[in-house]
Amino acid sequence: MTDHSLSRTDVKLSFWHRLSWRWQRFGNTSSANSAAASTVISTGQCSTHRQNQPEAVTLRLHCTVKRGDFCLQLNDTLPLKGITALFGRSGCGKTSLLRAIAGLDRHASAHIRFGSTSWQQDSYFLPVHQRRIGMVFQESSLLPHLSVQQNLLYGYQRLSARQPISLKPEQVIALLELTPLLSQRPEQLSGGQRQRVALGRALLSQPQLLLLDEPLASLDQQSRNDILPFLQRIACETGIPMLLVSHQLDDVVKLADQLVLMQHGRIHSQGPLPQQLLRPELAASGALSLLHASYSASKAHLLTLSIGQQQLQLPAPQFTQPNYRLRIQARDVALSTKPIQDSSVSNQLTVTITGFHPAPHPAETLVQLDLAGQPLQALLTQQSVERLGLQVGQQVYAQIKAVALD
Ligand SMILES: Nc1ncnc2c1ncn2[C@@H]1O[C@H](COP(=O)(O)OP(=O)(O)OP(=O)(O)O)[C@@H](O)[C@H]1O
Repeated sequence: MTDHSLSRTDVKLSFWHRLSWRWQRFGNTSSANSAAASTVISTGQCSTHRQNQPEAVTLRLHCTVKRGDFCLQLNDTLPLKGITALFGRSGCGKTSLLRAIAGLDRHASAHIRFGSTSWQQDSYFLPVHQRRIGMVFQESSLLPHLSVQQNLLYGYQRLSARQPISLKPEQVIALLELTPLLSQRPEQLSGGQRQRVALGRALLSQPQLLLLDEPLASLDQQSRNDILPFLQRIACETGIPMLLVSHQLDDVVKLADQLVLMQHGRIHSQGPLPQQLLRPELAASGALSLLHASYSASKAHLLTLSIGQQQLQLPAPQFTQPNYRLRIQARDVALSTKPIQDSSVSNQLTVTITGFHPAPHPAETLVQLDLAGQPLQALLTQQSVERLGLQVGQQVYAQIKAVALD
């Protein structure tokens, strides 16, 4: 919770005394990769940067659909690579957009092109089963009378003989660790396990694109945390682009590479997640930043990470990896105009102020910062901004009090 009654700098000393590093890792990356690497095209340690993925595929959307007061109005090009999150308020049109892309709804005026293939234009309409899309919804909709294995193979066995197979059942079963579940029926599975099977079934349809409409929404927090590494793993290991609808900014920040913000039936903005997180529209969901850092050293239970020429230390996780995504809440960043020596906060990084945005609370301001080319934001009271005389272009020192690790 944000403490609105005190300025950030006024409370920073007490913060430092109860400094706590929060970190989470989603699954055991080493075992995750080793389980799948032998069978599925491996892109190596891409769980955080996914830099080895194929080039982005362009999804071109043009359509105007009216439904009572609601109008879905699109004239956009989405470069899809890795995980693209579709985020916006309830009723803004996320599901309508996904359904139009899939061809589940046929809108007369729509033009939809995926890469070089037209899916819809004028009177031409490619039906959903020919678009090579894998879909997973909030409810897994597995066939209840079939075992997990039969559910997985249901669509696979019905693929056309001309369909190129890039993902075989054994690869998908290894990727999603489904072996112990194969003989079970859907009703014997937890919600998270059902969604894993649904993901497996979608992958076995040999998709070029995965559309995921709130696949985690019906799961409790533990099940969500259990399934997140599998989504990361799919993005890593298969290179299939995913369009993911989620209401949870936290999930989006753990998973996504790109963020598409929707408002009132339109795509309001799109771009790489770290830059999109600076959008004032997202501040109400809890302003935070995503930093990419690389492994530097691990010693005495401390992990040292590099961001540009600067370093950051935190308690070492059980397994290390070359690259990390760091989630930093804006409220966990304090600023000073001079380096602070006598502090328990060891992570003090030099940053440059790039702008100021209003925060949801009128007494506070979001200070936008540049850290070695990466955006970072700090939530300060307006009073502190004025007291410190902060200005755009100024070099200041960011004391980072808590980091969550992916
Ligand atoms: N079949 C339909 N007929 C009429 N209106 C519809 C239909 N489907 C959706 N709508 C309306 O279209 C608007 C957008 O709905 P949509 O489900 O796409 O939003 P959403 O962003 O996915 O919402 P949520 O996050 O709550 O799932 C809403 O106002 C909804 O009431």
